[in-house]
Amino acid sequence: MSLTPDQFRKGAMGGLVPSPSPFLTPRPERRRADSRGPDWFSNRQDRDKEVNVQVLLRCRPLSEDEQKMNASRVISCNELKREVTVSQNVANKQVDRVFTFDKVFGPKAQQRTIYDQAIAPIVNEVLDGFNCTVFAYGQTGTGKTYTMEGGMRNKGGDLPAEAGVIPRAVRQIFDTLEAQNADYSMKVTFLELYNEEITDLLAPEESSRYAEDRQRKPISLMEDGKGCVIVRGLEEEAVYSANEIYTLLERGAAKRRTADTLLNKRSSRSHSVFSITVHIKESAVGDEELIKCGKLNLVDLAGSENISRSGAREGRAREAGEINKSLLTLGRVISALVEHSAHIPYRDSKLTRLLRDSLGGKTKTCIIATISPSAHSLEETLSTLDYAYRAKNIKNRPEANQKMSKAVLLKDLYLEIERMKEDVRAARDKNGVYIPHERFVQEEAEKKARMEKIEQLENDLNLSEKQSNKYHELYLTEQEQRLDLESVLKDFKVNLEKTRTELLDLQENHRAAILTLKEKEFIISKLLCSENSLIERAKELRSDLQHASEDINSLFAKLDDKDKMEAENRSIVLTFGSRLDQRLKDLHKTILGSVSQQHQQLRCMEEHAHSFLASKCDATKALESRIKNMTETYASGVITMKELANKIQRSTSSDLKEMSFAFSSQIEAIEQFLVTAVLEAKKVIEDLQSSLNEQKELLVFSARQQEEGLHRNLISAQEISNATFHFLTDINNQASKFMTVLEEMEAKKSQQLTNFENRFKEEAVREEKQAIEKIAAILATLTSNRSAMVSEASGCMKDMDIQDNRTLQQQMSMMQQVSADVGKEMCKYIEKVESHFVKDTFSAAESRGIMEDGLQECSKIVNVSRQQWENAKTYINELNKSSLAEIKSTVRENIKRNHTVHEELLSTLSSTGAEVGARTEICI
Ligand SMILES: Nc1ncnc2c1ncn2[C@@H]1O[C@H](COP(=O)(O)OP(=O)(O)OP(=O)(O)O)[C@@H](O)[C@H]1O
Repeated sequence: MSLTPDQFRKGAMGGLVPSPSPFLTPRPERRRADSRGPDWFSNRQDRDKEVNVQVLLRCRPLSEDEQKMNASRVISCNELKREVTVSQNVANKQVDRVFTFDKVFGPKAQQRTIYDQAIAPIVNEVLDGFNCTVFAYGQTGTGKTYTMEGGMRNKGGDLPAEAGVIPRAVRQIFDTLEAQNADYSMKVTFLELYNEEITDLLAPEESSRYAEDRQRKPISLMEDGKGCVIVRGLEEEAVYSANEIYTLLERGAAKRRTADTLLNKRSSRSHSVFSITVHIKESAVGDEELIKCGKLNLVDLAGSENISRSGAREGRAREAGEINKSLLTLGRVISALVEHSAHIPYRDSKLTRLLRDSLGGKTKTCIIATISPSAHSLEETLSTLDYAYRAKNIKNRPEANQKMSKAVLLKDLYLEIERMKEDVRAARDKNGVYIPHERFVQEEAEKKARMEKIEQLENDLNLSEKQSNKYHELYLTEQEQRLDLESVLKDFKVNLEKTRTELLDLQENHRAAILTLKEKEFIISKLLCSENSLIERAKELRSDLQHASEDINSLFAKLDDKDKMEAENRSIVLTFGSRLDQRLKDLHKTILGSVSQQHQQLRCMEEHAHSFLASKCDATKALESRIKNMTETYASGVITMKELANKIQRSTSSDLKEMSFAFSSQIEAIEQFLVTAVLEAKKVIEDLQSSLNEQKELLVFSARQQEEGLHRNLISAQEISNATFHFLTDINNQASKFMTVLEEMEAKKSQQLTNFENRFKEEAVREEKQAIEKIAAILATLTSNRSAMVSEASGCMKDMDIQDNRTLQQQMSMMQQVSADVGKEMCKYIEKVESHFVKDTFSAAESRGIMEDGLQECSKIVNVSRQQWENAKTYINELNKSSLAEIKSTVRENIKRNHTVHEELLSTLSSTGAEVGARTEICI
């Protein structure tokens, strides 16, 4: 007998659990008792086989929006290597994370390729009597619905290129069964899980009665006590062709709750489970005909999403929260399965209850993880990849459903048909809810028994409730303990992780230590060489030190040069002093010369004045002698005249008396004039003498002053030369001190160097010995000691250098100070000399001015005296002229008078008259 689709009717129960019969859902225990087929042994064998959940990864192309936003790609897929690489930018560094999956499909992968490569084998397993689940997991908008559903069908009934897993699986099942010409039946269920509520997507909507029924009897999940979950109240739609399934799918898909989010214009807000159950009659083995049953669950999960990024608000946010909650539970279930936890939290959400058999159960499971290549979704992509990567480690133990014998199946069916027929008959006869008497009695008895059972059950229930309360409390305490234990476990895990990392560190350290040991061994081998090289280095250092000492010598040489320079400077100072002395001497000489010159000049002047005075005296004497001669002549003339007068006295006594009176008055006037002239001349000479004396005194005074100035200059020059001498001796002392310091330094340095060398050698020998005993430890100490020693020695040397530098600087600054002091003293001395010189020059100029004034005074006096002499001369001349004129007039008058007298006395006075005339002419 073959089973045709006509023999199926809609069932009242469905779910993801194996539901082997479309006619009567047989209780598993009943089946086990009655229908254990020949595959049982093989199933036992299957049970022991553990199969990992297969995980595929699909990366969709960049969406239009992402392309518009110029989103960069961070995902690259290597389908051959089955690798997905995520390129991240961490701290400006590109970090690549690589994930490996069972299969990887890049953005260019076609729906058909994915199906053929990954899903078709699973569908074949279903047709072999296995329960299989394919579910799509991923961030919202990454192509879960596209992968699972895609396009359903073309107008002609063909599958379009974008047809997803569900339509292709349906087509494959039908095509395979038809190709095998198999007897089969097929039924489908389509449910939606939204906010933890299950909705039947295939339930007809038009009937209000059904709607009410649905309201009255909400679809619930039930455990069958064997770990399987039954979805109670779910419509099982028998299908006979692929197109029928497509129609149902379209109807169901249209009912699914979708919404427009920022990430997907038609985002599925619920999880959907589409199940196909196939019963296939197997070719008879002996007399018995067997039916095998396979079930394919196709799950399209709602998108895991970042609520803020998807733009979910209020209701949508709650919705997203619920979605994420159920996905979180799914994640926890996966983690628990991977970690082989004792407790798997299936019961925490309806999604995990529904998928219970697919995760860690007897179902063959395939997860399709979908991701976006865009950098904007990087965080969610990484989470999906982690999630999927973990899911790879879930192990299922797929078991083929037990085949039912046709006889058992038929018996069940007949009984069911009979029951139904009776129902129909009773309904037709009594026009109400009537049932046959036997059945009524039977049912009453059953009812009574049931009531009793119910009572008993109620009692049991009460007891159980009490017990359950107890157990609940216990459970709660257990939970608490579990939580505590979990936290402890977490701590342990953390500790374990720490210990692991420490272990890793230790291993790393161990490895490093081995490496270092090797390195150290190598170093030891090298150490000898390095010691030699160190000795070489020491030698080099020594040579360096020698160089340094040479440098110091050159420094000394420089110091010698400096000394020489100082000596030169000293000699220069000395020559300068001597020159200064010379100059001062020259100055002194010049001043002395000028003084002597002045003296000479004065002497000349004196001589001139003397000679002038002498000549004047001579002239005066000559004048006096002339006057005397004249006087004598006059006296002789007077005598002659007296004689004449005596002779002519008688005749000219009155005239003669007048003449003698005039002459005597003239003589008196001349005498008086001469007396005054002599007095004046004497006065002038006295004045000249006094002025000359004054000049002399002045010259003596100025000479004395100049002498004093020069003496002072001499003393200060001596002081300066003394100071310079002291300064140079100071410098000499400083230099000798400095030389002794340098010698000491050199001695110290050489001492230190030898000490260091000795210590170094000793240390090297000692360490070499120790190094052989304790290589690793000593190496460390050796290195530190050496570095410390070297740093100490270098520090010492540096300190010494610093000290030396400081002393040098001090010496230099002292020398600079001394030279600055000397320079100041020199400046002072030069200022002093300059001031003295200026003073001397001023005093010399002053004395010269005084002398010039004196000389001018002298010349004035001489001029005055010359004037006086001129005056005297003119006065004498005038006097002479007047006296001559008077005398002439007197003479003429006398001649006139005497003419008469002459005539009278002509004869008498002819001889005397000639004489008087001659003498008068001589006098004139
Ligand atoms: N591989 C692909 N090739 C071409 N288009 C794709 C692909 N994957 C997804 N898409 C497109 O991306 C959009 C979103 O895809 P889909 O609705 O399947 O995402 P989803 O993961 O189901 O999202 P949600 O979780 O919000 O329901 C759709 O327009 C779909 O056509």
